[in-house]
Amino acid sequence: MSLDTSKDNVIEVSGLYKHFDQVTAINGLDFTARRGVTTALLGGNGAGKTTTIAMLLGLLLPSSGNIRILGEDMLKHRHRLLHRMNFSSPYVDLPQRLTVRQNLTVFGHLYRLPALKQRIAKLAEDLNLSQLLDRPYGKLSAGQKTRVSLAKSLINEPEVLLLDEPTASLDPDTADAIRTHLEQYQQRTGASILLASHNMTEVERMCSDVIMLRAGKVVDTGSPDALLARYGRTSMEEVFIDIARDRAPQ
Ligand SMILES: Nc1ncnc2c1ncn2[C@@H]1O[C@H](COP(=O)(O)OP(=O)(O)OP(=O)(O)O)[C@@H](O)[C@H]1O
Repeated sequence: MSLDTSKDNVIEVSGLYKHFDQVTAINGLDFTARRGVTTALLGGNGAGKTTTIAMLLGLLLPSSGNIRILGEDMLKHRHRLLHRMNFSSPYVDLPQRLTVRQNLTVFGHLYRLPALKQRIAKLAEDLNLSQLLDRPYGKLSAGQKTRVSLAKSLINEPEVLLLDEPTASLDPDTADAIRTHLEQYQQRTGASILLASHNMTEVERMCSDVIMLRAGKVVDTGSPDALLARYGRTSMEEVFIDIARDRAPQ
């Protein structure tokens, strides 16, 4: 009898391709991400992380291949699934002239959330945004915008959270507070997180599984501990460099 693993996997990607004119950004991608844990999506610049996340959200259409999220076909049931998902990305800006509160209110209405005022107040408190709520989003610093983007990504209490470099522009103290908040959110809700990051300390701290991409394909996977053992290294930074440079495990 074969085991049915689909219930444990929150994201299932198979045979995925994305071509932009002459560029093949995603070149036959297959991976799964487990429910209730944080999975790192790693790779050097241009490896295909952002393109993958955009396809998982239905913001970009694949050239071919399949994406299943929470057991459903993303391409067929995008609208139903998007209510159960959210994302944060430095590449997607929010309306500049609206205040932080107005921005979060617009997103809250999109998800038809009840008790939105209280929800925004709680998120602002958790993410240290209370002082910024009535300032225009466009006038905030890069790190402040990142925190607003994270608040937006949590507003509907998503079951699946896609985070593209969530702490890239944050100072070490704020980044640590954000990681703690995400860990607590995951413990409270059982959410699954896919995290694209260049910060290997963050990966070691937060991720149970790692998917390593190069040129739009998976080149290695495993838990951080398994990868450290396989490559004979003491840090994920060293493992990352080995894989990115196509060095075989020692
Ligand atoms: N709209 C586009 N048109 C043409 N090529 C694109 C487009 N978007 C991405 N690409 C190309 O696809 C490849 C993957 O890019 P992607 O942004 O997904 O990489 P990434 O892993 O997120 O990189 P980084 O770590 O630099 O953010 C790159 O070669 C990039 O130049």
